[in-house]
Amino acid sequence: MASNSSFHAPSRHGFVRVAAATPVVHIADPAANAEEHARLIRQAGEKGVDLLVFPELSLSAYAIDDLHLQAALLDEVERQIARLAAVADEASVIAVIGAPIRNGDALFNCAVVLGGGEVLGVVPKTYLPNYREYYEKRWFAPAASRSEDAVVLNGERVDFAPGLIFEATNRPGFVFAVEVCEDFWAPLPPSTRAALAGARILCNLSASNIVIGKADERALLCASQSARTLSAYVFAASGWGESTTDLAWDGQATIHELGARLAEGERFAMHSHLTVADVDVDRIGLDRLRNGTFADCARIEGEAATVVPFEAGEGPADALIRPLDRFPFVPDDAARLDQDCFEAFNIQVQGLMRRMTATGSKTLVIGVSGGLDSTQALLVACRAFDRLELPRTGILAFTMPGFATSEGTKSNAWKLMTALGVTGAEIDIRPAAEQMLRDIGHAFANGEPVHDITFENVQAGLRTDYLFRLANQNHGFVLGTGDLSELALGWCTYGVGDHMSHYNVNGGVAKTLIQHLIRWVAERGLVGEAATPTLHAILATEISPELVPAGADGAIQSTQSIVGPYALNDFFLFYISRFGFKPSKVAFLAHQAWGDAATGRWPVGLPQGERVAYDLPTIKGWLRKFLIRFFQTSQFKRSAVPNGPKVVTGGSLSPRGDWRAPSDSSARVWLDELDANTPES
Ligand SMILES: Nc1ncnc2c1ncn2[C@@H]1O[C@H](COP(=O)(O)OP(=O)(O)OC[C@H]2O[C@@H]([n+]3cccc(C(=O)O)c3)[C@H](O)[C@@H]2O)[C@@H](O)[C@H]1O
Ligand SMILES: Nc1ncnc2c1ncn2[C@@H]1O[C@H](COP(=O)(O)OP(=O)(O)OP(=O)(O)O)[C@@H](O)[C@H]1O
Ligand SMILES: NC(=O)CC[C@H](N)C(=O)O
Repeated sequence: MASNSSFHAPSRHGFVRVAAATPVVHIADPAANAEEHARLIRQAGEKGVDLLVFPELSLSAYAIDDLHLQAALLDEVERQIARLAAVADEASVIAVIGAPIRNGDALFNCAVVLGGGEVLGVVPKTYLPNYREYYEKRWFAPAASRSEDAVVLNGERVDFAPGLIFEATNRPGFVFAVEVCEDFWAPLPPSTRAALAGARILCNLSASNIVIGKADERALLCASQSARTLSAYVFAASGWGESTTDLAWDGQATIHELGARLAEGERFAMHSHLTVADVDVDRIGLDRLRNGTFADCARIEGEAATVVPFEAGEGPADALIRPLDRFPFVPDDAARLDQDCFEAFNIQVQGLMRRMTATGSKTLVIGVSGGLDSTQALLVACRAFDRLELPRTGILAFTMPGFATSEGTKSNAWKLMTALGVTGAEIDIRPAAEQMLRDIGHAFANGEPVHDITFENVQAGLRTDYLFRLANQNHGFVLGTGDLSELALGWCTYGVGDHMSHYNVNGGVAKTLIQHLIRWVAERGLVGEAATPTLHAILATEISPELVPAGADGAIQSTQSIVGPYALNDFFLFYISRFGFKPSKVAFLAHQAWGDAATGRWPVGLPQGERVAYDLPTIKGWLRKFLIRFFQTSQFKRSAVPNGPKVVTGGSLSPRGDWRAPSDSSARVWLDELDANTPES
């Protein structure tokens, strides 16, 4: 079968749809259990599921003690396996079911992998729990005691070994392995080696009885195993119907990827159900590629594994099923956003405090425009001075109106400086700018309305010039304000301009996070209450460099109408710099996240007016511009940035940090990929 060819199909972009099944259990009744299995397999097929994982011993039930040794039961299990292989094939699903399987003179607790109408392989459990409430060694033999790596099932000889790797021949990266319950409680789970051998999705068939606190323990193991092995982890535990003779069962079902939970099923349910999520096997592959430790570990600890090829179905063609933040730097979960703001602000403050103590500085110099970035840098400075027990009067804040500075931003700058108790001053840069424009023979000096790049940069440059000389004069250093998003776009004036400072606390913070940080600091009164109304006024001001005067219609120079919405630019930046995704995949994800304003969650506090939608042509258009700016025209600015701390996981763009690139490269390969693989609508 060919891969799904539509741009809008998740499978086209490296997603594999996986599901954990929670069937109602029928004790020691394989035919009834197979009936539940068949229903869930068909349901999964209708939902476009590629890989479906059932609980441990799902065909027989788990807690049946000595009934595992009854020949009638074991024969029936084998017959039902053949039946379910046909059902899975019709549904175009790879189903992994749990079954007791005889091999030689021993019984094994196994995962049986069904695909293409046959048994693809059988994986026996490696670690059999035989402590506390578990007695598995009374019935089962561990994987290591098998006499050969094959078993005959319904007359067919199939692979029989722990650590089998199942690899789709037609869907790159769809590679999985399975282990059984206790296996991942071992210090070295078999799935660790399977991941090192190439498996990107790890499945656990479990019958883990529930006691207080155990659900958290299992979730912790799933999260940590997926984080440590750079993989996805699908966990399916037995639920309603298992024997409660001595134990109880909650049917926990979770899907994790790279440490994060993608989906969680209903626990203690009394009906059969599926927990579904789209796993990004492409992202897993790219993360392993960047993280050399994974490959190093595979070389040291890896073992040769048997690879079982299979042909997968076409995969999901409908909307993506996984959590997707519209703002990768601003979580839509309120508690997480709070935590992120706490960490970001403290990282910024800590960076600055260390530099102040290292240089013995008692003064800082900063240009305050009344815009977001300089406000955030000023808040960081206040907090750093408070924590170092230095008087805030040592913060020398200058507002420097130019040809396009509005009354609103200037007045906000003054209110802010006053409310924060820093030393405020004003320097009108216009006379010096006129002089410079005259000296270089610029038409503006003759009264012509020429507002070109030179006109803009003369102002940005003079402000920087003043700040640096004021720093010399006052024995302090210049605090930078430019943010991560501006660095990505090259939206700053190079060298003698806002690009340069002695230390920049904002260089690691994306613009979309800065507004939340300002709100967070204001709400907590971290720099005092007096500034709160002004902070809210600044948050409500449109983002503008204010370098070009407003037009005759009064329209101000709007940054986002020139470079594109920061919401989209930050989305592009995160996926391109953190994971190296192809532009067409970034466009697909942006469309999934931003295509419909009515669906999904928004970050707490985001103004109603910013809760908008973007269609695919708009996304593609701005992505094109982003690719040109990011890959072709702005790297030379990033190659020479001031010092400052890395803040977000999406990367710092410092050449000494997370992003190294040539300053003279071309964006062609990214533009071609975008155009070749992204439709206009
Ligand atoms: N690869 C490369 N290696 C070495 N030099 C390179 C280069 N590419 C261009 N250049 C040179 O660099 C110069 C262009 O860079 P640059 O002087 O920075 O100027 P440029 O990037 O053309 O303009 C600065 C832009 O940033 C905006 N801005 C400025 C200040 C603040 C804000 C804000 O809102 O935050 C926005 C402003 O509106 C303007 O659009 C040219 O002289 C060009 O020849
Ligand atoms: N009128 C001004 N007075 C003093 N400093 C200024 C002024 N305009 C710009 N600057 C300095 O140049 C930096 C870059 O200007 P820019 O307009 O990009 O930043 P901003 O206004 O702080 O934030 P944002 O870009 O989010 O609006 C400012 O952060 C500030 O340090
Ligand atoms: N079935 C099993 O392997 C259960 C053992 C597992 N350690 C548990 O606590 O649930």
